[in-house]
Amino acid sequence: MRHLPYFCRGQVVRGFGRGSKQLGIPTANFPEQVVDNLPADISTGIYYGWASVGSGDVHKMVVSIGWNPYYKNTKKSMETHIMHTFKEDFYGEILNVAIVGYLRPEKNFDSLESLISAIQGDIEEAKKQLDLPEHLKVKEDNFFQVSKSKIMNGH
Ligand SMILES: Cc1cc2nc3c(=O)[nH]c(=O)nc-3n(C[C@H](O)[C@H](O)[C@H](O)COP(=O)(O)O)c2cc1C
Ligand SMILES: Nc1ncnc2c1ncn2[C@@H]1O[C@H](COP(=O)(O)OP(=O)(O)O)[C@@H](O)[C@H]1O
Ligand SMILES: [Mg+2]
Repeated sequence: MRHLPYFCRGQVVRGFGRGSKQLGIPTANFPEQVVDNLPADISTGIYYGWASVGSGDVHKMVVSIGWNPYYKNTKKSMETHIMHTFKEDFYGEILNVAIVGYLRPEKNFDSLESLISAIQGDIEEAKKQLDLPEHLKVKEDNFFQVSKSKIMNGH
């Protein structure tokens, strides 16, 4: 993966409302434009990395890029699950994402239960990988510092 780490930000939009929240795994979806601008050699699949909302703290995350074969989406999506409990939804806010590693290709599953347990496995693996020094350092990247600085138009 020549393009990793890959940094991007975008506004959080509504997804298909398939109730990933009810499954306990909400995913913050990016607009089509952000998905269309991904480099051609970032293949579809499941990745892990770091994310922050607006100027908030940086947390571990997993991200799914592709067509969600279980649901047979016709539009490519990029959805981030952040390993943090937020007090409220953050639709419309800016999500900052640094993708640092690849986990697996997207798959179809026989049941919703097997999709859920695959995602839970991804989350556990991501948490472990992100503790490696080479990945921890990306958390401190200037990309996240810039998003913390106040927007100014003073003298
Ligand atoms: C870590 C992770 C792995 C995922 N893996 C798959 C997968 O292998 N196949 C699949 O069809 N969907 C996969 N998904 C996507 C879920 O199907 C998707 O999050 C769910 O459809 C919710 O979509 P919504 O945001 O439009 O409500 C994955 C999502 C996450 C966060
Ligand atoms: N830990 C979290 N990770 C991602 N999104 C979260 C999290 N906690 C709350 N949310 C909120 O939940 C929304 C996603 O829920 P989801 O059920 O996937 O709906 P949608 O189909 O609209 O994407 C996000 O846009 C965000 O506002
Ligand atoms: Mg979602």
